[in-house]
Amino acid sequence: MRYILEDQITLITGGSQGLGKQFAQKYYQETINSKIIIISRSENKLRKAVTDIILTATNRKKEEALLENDEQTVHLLEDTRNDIDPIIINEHTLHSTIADHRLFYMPCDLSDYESVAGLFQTLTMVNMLPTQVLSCAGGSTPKLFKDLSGYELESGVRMNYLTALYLSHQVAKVIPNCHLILFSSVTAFFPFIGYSQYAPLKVSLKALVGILRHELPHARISCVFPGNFQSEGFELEEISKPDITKTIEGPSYPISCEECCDKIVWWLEMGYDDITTDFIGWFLMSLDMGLNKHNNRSFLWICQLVIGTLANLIIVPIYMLICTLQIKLWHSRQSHEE
Ligand SMILES: NC(=O)C1=CN([C@@H]2O[C@H](COP(=O)(O)OP(=O)(O)OC[C@H]3O[C@@H](n4cnc5c(N)ncnc54)[C@H](OP(=O)(O)O)[C@@H]3O)[C@@H](O)[C@H]2O)C=CC1
Ligand SMILES: CCCCCCCCCCCCCCCC(=O)[C@@H](N)CO
Repeated sequence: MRYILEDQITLITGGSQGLGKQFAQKYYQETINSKIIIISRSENKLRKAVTDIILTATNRKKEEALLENDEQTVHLLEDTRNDIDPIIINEHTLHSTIADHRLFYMPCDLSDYESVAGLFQTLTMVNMLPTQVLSCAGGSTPKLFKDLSGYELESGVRMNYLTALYLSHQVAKVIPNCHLILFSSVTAFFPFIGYSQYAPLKVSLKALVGILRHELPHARISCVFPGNFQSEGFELEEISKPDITKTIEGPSYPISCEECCDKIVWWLEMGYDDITTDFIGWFLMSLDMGLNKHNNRSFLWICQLVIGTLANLIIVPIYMLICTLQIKLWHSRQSHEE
């Protein structure tokens, strides 16, 4: 199954902000026929995202028209700027409305199974079953385990695992021949201090992907393991993130959402299905090749196997000595401060 942006019905969870919104923007700007459906819990955020995406695209077209001295198009575009009415998909949405638009939103809490099943019923009813599904919803609250509240622990499981789990389940049942793209994290290869609310769920996604690839022979299942990138969620996580977490993840310098999205699209188009977004991510994946990875799903996989084997023997023990020492020192400094 080739990955192309054009001529698709693409469903993007977490499409109201960050990387999900960036993907929606890319499809909207770079295709003519593709239909895009963004999903998240907050209807307000979704409506704002749709308006933003259409405005940005319109402004860009206007700039192009201005450069070409095409006054008629400029006037036309100025009119559309004032009356953007974001389109919701529900059981009442008319087929003609769907035919006339390309970007839609559906509010849904994806960590509730019945809501996800309802969402797919609606999509079936309006004849908008997706050909590509991007499971971008997720996020972390980095803190020490003991400092997390019960609510934060639960929302980690809901946001990062249940959303993707329930979505994948509906995909398996309703559209078993589609392209499913799950978003894990580099922390799936190296879970470390500060990410207890998050990394275990991203590890679970990696396991789920392995199993779904066995069980769904007609689907294409991709798994993205991003390093840090700047998003609304990232800004928030920086506030509660312990220093030691920032120190350890230093080598994963945050890139922009746009760069991150473009890289992922490029790798998907190249046919890869285990995707990282920076060098350190690719390197950490090579340390974690293991079962289910010995194939050509990731860039230079044979090379990863060799590098991984050597590094696991030589570099990892040294690095882990240093890392353990860093953490020990940090703990003792903390207890002095108290
Ligand atoms: N930013 C980073 O550095 C990294 C991020 N990642 C992963 O990449 C993905 C995108 O990250 P990023 O752009 O930073 O995310 P953000 O935190 O900026 O956005 C998260 C999105 O998920 C939606 N969402 C959260 N919970 C639910 C739910 N229960 N049901 C439906 N929608 C939900 C939010 O909308 P709403 O609040 O309206 O529900 C929002 O649109 C995530 O899976 C993240 O874990 C991986 C590695 C690094
Ligand atoms: C020989 C071994 C060398 C090892 C070097 C270790 C470097 C670790 C880099 C980890 C980067 C983690 C990014 C997390 C992104 C993420 O998921 C969060 N932003 C949550 O959203």
